[in-house]
Amino acid sequence: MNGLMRVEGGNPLTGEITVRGAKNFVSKAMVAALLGETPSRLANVPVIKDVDVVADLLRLHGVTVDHDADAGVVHLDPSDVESAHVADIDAYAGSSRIPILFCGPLLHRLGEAFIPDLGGCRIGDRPIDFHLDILRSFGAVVDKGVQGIQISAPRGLVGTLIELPYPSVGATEQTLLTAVRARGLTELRGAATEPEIMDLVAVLQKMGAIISVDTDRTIRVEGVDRLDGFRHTALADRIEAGSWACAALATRGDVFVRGASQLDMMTFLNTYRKVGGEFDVRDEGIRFWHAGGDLDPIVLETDVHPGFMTDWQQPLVVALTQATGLSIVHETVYENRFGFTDALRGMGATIQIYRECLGGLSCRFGRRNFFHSAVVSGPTPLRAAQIEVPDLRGGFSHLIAALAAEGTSEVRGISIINRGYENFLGKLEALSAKASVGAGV
Ligand SMILES: CC(=O)N[C@H]1[C@@H](OP(=O)(O)OP(=O)(O)OC[C@H]2O[C@@H](n3ccc(=O)[nH]c3=O)[C@H](O)[C@@H]2O)O[C@H](CO)[C@@H](O)[C@@H]1O
Ligand SMILES: C=C(OP(=O)(O)O)C(=O)O
Repeated sequence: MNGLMRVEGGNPLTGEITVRGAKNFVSKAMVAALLGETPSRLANVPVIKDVDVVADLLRLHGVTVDHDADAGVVHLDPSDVESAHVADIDAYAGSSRIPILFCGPLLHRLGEAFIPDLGGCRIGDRPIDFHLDILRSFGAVVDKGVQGIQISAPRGLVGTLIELPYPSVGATEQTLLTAVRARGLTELRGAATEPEIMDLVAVLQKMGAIISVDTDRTIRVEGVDRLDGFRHTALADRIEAGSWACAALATRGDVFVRGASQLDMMTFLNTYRKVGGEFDVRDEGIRFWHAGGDLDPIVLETDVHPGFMTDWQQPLVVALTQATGLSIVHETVYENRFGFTDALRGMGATIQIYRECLGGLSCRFGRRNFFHSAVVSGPTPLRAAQIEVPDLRGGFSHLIAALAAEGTSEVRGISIINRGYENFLGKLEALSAKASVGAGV
């Protein structure tokens, strides 16, 4: 089911919604449970497609996974981890990026792992060269087949020195999940330090790992012989929280995001304030609203943490179409994350995309054939359109645009949004959005 949604726009989103645990942490913590000798319990787990995919993959490997969706609690018992049939794993090809992170834990438990073709958003080439180099560096043998990649560790895994060419989130997590049970010391230079990674470090420490994080992006791991299960509550999804905040701004609304956490969103909050969005941080969450009057344009560059997250970029661009003047957005994390602007242009937005690095320092994509900078000129009234959702954040951004536009839009392929936005239909309803779901192509 791809899903079709009719959205009658032009009404401010108002009310309260709740965000639960971060998509980009919960799935990794579930993989970490594979490393434990005893069961784990993870709380604040959202009902999203990526959690279901990881739960299914764990089950294929003999892990007992009980997910109480209402309570948001997952129990994972890895007592009987076993090799899964390649064909069964391959059925999940294209559904998520998480299978690559099963390698370290499976190599420790079983001596072998199989990676199907990865899924995730098509926002760039998204190679896995760092991951494979890391696994080789620990002593794994990587065989690329027609169906997928087979990995083995005939002599076990040994701690190593790794220097990342770019602070990749996934490659940092790959290193952590492999190093904790490798023999000896691992030093990772150029690590990513996103809050979701720090929460994974916290989980691994609870399991018995010894991990230190230095100020210069160096992470050191002392391998241990045994890890136990963990009990942990996932950090909130700062991408979902930021997305609803942008929806409030673009629709001139007022949304209280219960569960949103200031500490993980400081960079976003600074930007939100510069654009003219108002927010009020409370113990239980953050209220975001449009204060009336004009929004201000900005010059923005996405970056690794503590920079402005690439995953916030797409929803924010929709709000920037309503700011008065020229905004410049330089995407430095993914080379191809402005495809979603085609549909916005079709709705009346004035957005030009460029190959050059605009507005800041040159990045890895400069002087290459990647349209990775955007100039947004506003304010432009948005008009309803028929839209096909391209990817997770792009899809949510199209929904925001449809909510802000005059008239009734048809948004197709909305089921992709379930990958990272829990019960977004129910939340739209709670915010008095005029949206309904119909049969789609
Ligand atoms: C499931 C998950 O957590 N997804 C997040 C994770 O993705 P993911 O972990 O896939 O993103 P990375 O941080 O690894 O990617 C960053 C950059 O490094 C490049 N790269 C990465 C690995 C590699 O082997 N070779 C290589 O060249 C990528 O193409 C990209 O240009 O971090 C991204 C950056 O914050 C977020 O947008 C995603 O939402
Ligand atoms: C790019 C994203 O996710 P993934 O890495 O799962 O494709 C995202 O969450 O915006």
